[in-house]
Order: sequence, then C-alpha cells, then structure tokens
Amino acid sequence: MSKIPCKVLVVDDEEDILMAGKLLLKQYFDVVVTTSDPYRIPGLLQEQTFDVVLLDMNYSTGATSSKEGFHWLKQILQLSPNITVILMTAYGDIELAVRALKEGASDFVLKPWQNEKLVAILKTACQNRDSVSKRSAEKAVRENTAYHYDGFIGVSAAMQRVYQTIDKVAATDANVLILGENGTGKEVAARALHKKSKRAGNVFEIVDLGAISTTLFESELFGHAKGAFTDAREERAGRLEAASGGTLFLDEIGNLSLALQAKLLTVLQSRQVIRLGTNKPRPIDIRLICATNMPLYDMVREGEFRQDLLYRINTVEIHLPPLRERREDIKLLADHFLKVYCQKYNRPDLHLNADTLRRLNDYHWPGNIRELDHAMERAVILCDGNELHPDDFYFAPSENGQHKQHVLESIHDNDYTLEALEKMMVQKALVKHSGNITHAAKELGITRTALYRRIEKHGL
Ligand SMILES: Nc1ncnc2c1ncn2[C@@H]1O[C@H](COP(=O)(O)OP(=O)(O)OP(=O)(O)O)[C@@H](O)[C@H]1O
Repeated sequence: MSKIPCKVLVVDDEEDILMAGKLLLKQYFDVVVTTSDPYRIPGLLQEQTFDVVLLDMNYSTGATSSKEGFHWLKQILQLSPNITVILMTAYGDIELAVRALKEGASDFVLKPWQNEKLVAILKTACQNRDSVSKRSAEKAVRENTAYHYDGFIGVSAAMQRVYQTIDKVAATDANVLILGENGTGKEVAARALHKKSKRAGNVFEIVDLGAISTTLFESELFGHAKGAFTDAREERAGRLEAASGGTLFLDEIGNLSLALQAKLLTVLQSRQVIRLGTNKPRPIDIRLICATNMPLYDMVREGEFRQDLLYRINTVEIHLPPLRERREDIKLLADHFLKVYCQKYNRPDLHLNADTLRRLNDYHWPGNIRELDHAMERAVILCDGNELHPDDFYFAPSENGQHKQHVLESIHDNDYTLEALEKMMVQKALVKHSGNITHAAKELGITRTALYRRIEKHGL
C-alpha cells in the first residue's frame, strides 16, 4: 500500500497515546512526528512543513477545560495559517466542538478513537489540502496571478501564503522575522516588504550579521566618535543610524553571540543608539526585518538565543518553504532561469527535454532557488547542442544513499587539517543518523545549534 504524501504532527501529553497513534498512522501517511510537549510545537513547525496537526485539548494533569488546546490551536494557526488542525478530546462536548471549528480547527476526534475513523478523517484532511493546493496553483497559472510577485516566481499554495502575508504586513511598521533555509528567498521577501511599505522611498539597509566580526560589531552598527579606537580617524554614523527613516534588514540574526544579542536588544528597545566613544543617545526610526536559517526556537530552549530578543523581532513571522516542498514551482523557476541565461549567453534555441525536467523535479535542491539558478547558468554555458540533458546538471547526492560513498571517499583524502577532519566527522554523524540533527549532535557531543553552524560553515 503506498502511503499518502502527507506530514502529520501528533501532540498529546500521554506517551502511550502517541505511540499508538504513530504505529497506526505511519502505515498510511508519509511522515508522522509526535511530541508530548506542546511547547515544542513552534520549533517543529519552523523545522518542517506539516500538513495536518492532531492536537490534544488538555495537557496539565486533571485538566478538562480544553483551555490549553485552544491556546495551542491559536498559536499553530498564527505560525502556519493554512495548516489543518484536528482536535482530540476525551470529553464529548458539542459546544467545545463548535467553538473549536469556529476558532479554525478543521475537525474533531473523540478519544479513545476508532482507528478506521481517525485514519479516514486524516485522509480526508490530507486529500482536501492536496486538491486545494493544486487548484490554487492551477488557478494562479490560468489567471497569471501570483506567478510573478515582486521578485518572486512561484504559484504554489505555500508561496501564495507568503505573498498574502507580505501584502498584509508590508504597510504596518511591525517587526518581521523571515525564516527559511539558504537560498529560499529571504532577502527577496525583505525587499518586497520594504518596497510595499510606506518607507519605500527611503533606504533599505542590509546588515549581514554573519559577516561582521565581534570586534567591529558595535562600531559598524552603532557608529563611533573620532579616536574611539585606533582606526577611528573620524566620527562616523553606524548602519542603524544610516537606516533611520527606512528599513533595516538584519540577515543571519541567528549567528549573533549572546553578548551581542544583549547589545542589539538594548538598542531595539530604546530605539536609540550611542556611537562608540560618545555618550549622546541618537534616536533611530527604523522598520526592522530579520532573517535566519537557524532554528531560533530551539536555540532559545538551549540558551543560545535570547527569548526577549526573539519576542522583540518576531511580531510577524514569514516562513519560506524549501523548494522540495513546493515542487509545483520548479518548472516555472527552471523556465525562468533558462530564459534569463539563454539571453545572457546568446543561446536562443536551448530547451529542456522531458527527462531533464523530471530530474529537476525529483531532485531535493538543498541549496534551493539559488542552487537552481546556478545549476541552470552552468548547464546553459556547458551544454552542447540545443537540448539540455540531465548530464548537463550536477545533482548532489541526498543525505542518505550515495552520500555514504562520498563521505567514505573523503576519509581517504590525505587532508589532516582540523577543518577537514571536523567536516568529515560532521558528515559521518549526519550519514549515520540519516540527517537527524538531534541524534547527530548528540553523537558529536555538541548542541544542535553548534551542529547547524558547522553544517553551514562546511557547506554540507
Ligand atoms: N521565488 C523566487 N523566484 C525567483 N527567484 C528567487 C526566488 N526566491 C529566491 N530567488 C533568487 O534566489 C537567490 C537567493 O535568494 P535570497 O538571497 O533572497 O535567499 P536567502 O534565503 O536570503 O539566502 P541566504 O539564506 O543564503 O542568504 C537570489 O538570486 C534570488 O533572486
């Protein structure tokens, strides 16, 4: 029996219910993740895109009011507005069910559940999501809406949700946190927000926090007085002051050390900066957009990111889905980049054959749109004839399977620098645990965040 391509998250405080649910549901659905801790919900929704959440209504011992369930229902719908939530409760209460549906749940299941009934409800939920997403993609192509949206190309339901959120929040001055893997378009989203905001006529200042050294952080961001340090030959305004009146885009915010997070938070709270070597506060008027590919919620739990800073920057969150989770967009993007590079390299007759398109469609695109862009440029430059074949592209091995061979080969390289050995150890741990970050980090004796940093550093 083939499984339904649907990701289900089950949240219940009773481990035996989770176990029973997982055993049952994984026979029918592609991915079933369980957690007994509702506080993990935001982190899990950030890490992966779920289609359906099966959510218990009561968590504290003896609780029957369902208050916690409504709280988490609201949180889930805020984080993933289009997710399907099915509520579970042991208390048959028609008023509760009606309220749940009014507040955004899609259905309601009584515990103990009947297996067939639960599976049927979840199947319907997954199928409805599938057809809604397909229909909206087809409609968008037909009407040519949402195909191009301010720098974005994409008709998938996931991207249309992103466009809608940008439309809603652009005009406000709300702080926005953009989350997504490398190359998913976080900067494109930040620019679109600025362009559609009332600050559009003013500066859009980008600060890549991953690229600023700890020593230069303060002078670069807050500015400095003449003579504040050896190289400070003249007084200079920092990037925050430069952004005043416009939008400040802080990229890679997850890379900031705890000490620098504290300094940034102080400035964001007071909305004023003091240039290094002076004591005069200067007001700044900025709209703040931050972005990261790091798991900020996990980092908060592990004490690596300040919760107060997270709450300051995440008034609205935008999640950019990885390309492999919106495959409807691959052909559109491939055609777009093909057109761009055919023009650039004067190859007007080049086209993709069906086999190539299939390979592009099936590939996991770890570097997302940036990787597709570069892959197409390289293929256009290198291909002979007028047809692009799969061989014209480089498809990196996925985390499992062929990856193993790649790692083993790298062990035999005579490169014994610490960097090379570190990279190899990280690769080995990832392969051993099939890409499971928590398990790989445990094996390596480092935190998940430290592992994410190394994965990024070594381009894995
Ligand atoms: N939906 C899209 N349509 C067309 N081009 C896109 C789209 N998303 C991203 N791109 C292009 O892909 C490249 C990467 O995008 P961007 O720099 O915004 O990603 P990012 O998530 O900020 O990456 P990183 O985390 O590595 O900084 C850019 O060239 C951008 O123009």
